[in-house]
Amino acid sequence: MIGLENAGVRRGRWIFSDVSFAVEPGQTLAVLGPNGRGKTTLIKALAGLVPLAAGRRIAPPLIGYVSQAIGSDIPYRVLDVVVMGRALRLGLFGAPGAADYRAALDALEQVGAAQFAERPFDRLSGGERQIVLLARALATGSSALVLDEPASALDLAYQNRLLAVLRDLKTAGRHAILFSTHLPQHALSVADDALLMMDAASHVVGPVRTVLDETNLTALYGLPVRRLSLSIDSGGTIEAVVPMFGGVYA
Ligand SMILES: Nc1ncnc2c1ncn2[C@@H]1O[C@H](COP(=O)(O)OP(=O)(O)OP(=O)(O)O)[C@@H](O)[C@H]1O
Repeated sequence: MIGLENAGVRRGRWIFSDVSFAVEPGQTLAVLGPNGRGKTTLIKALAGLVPLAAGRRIAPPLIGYVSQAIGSDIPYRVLDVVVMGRALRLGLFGAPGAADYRAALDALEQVGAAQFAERPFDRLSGGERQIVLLARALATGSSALVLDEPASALDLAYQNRLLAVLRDLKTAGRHAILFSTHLPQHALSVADDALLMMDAASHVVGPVRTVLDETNLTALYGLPVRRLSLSIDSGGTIEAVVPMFGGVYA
């Protein structure tokens, strides 16, 4: 399980306070909020990289973490970047063995990026790097995945791949997953719950379909947002989140 209990982080001022949630294995929580609201800070606090000024963090010793930073000037082979996810299992002086490389390759296959295995990481595009770093997080074998805007550089096909990977992991039921996103559709597509960071002192957490309503989305982003449920000919419904840009819903 991963979570926070009455947690807060201060950086001169409170970035967030009194945040509580718990994500069990098999569950996914999406974190949403405008730029600068504290999503990365919260994720880093959950990953143990930023100290809490209040409350407590609940997390296993090893977390599969993908940061927002996807740049690298180091010409490592992609497979070696992914195998670095095994590092904490290997200890200080351990070298990766065949089983670790197998796990790294499996993770690359799982995210649809095995074709990059032999390429230098620094020559991949931003989106290709982002999907490789997801593979590195998976290769840790951790039961907790904490992903900071994992889709920010992905095209529609890779977004679909990412969401499919998250859905498969959820079905398998072994991972507690938390990801931040600026795309409410991604939250609706794969998350069970959502945490909306409204401002430093208030947040909303609950079932994704309940909390991502028009009132909350409009308050969160400070512009009108419609949430539409459209029936489609082939059966089922489409859940659409439609913001108003320049006076027009688009
Ligand atoms: N190391 C730091 N020292 C002081 N303030 C910081 C530091 N890192 C971030 N902040 C501030 O904390 C606030 C939250 O930043 P954070 O990166 O968590 O936001 P975010 O919601 O992830 O934003 P975005 O959607 O733009 O990535 C911002 O006001 C930012 O300027």
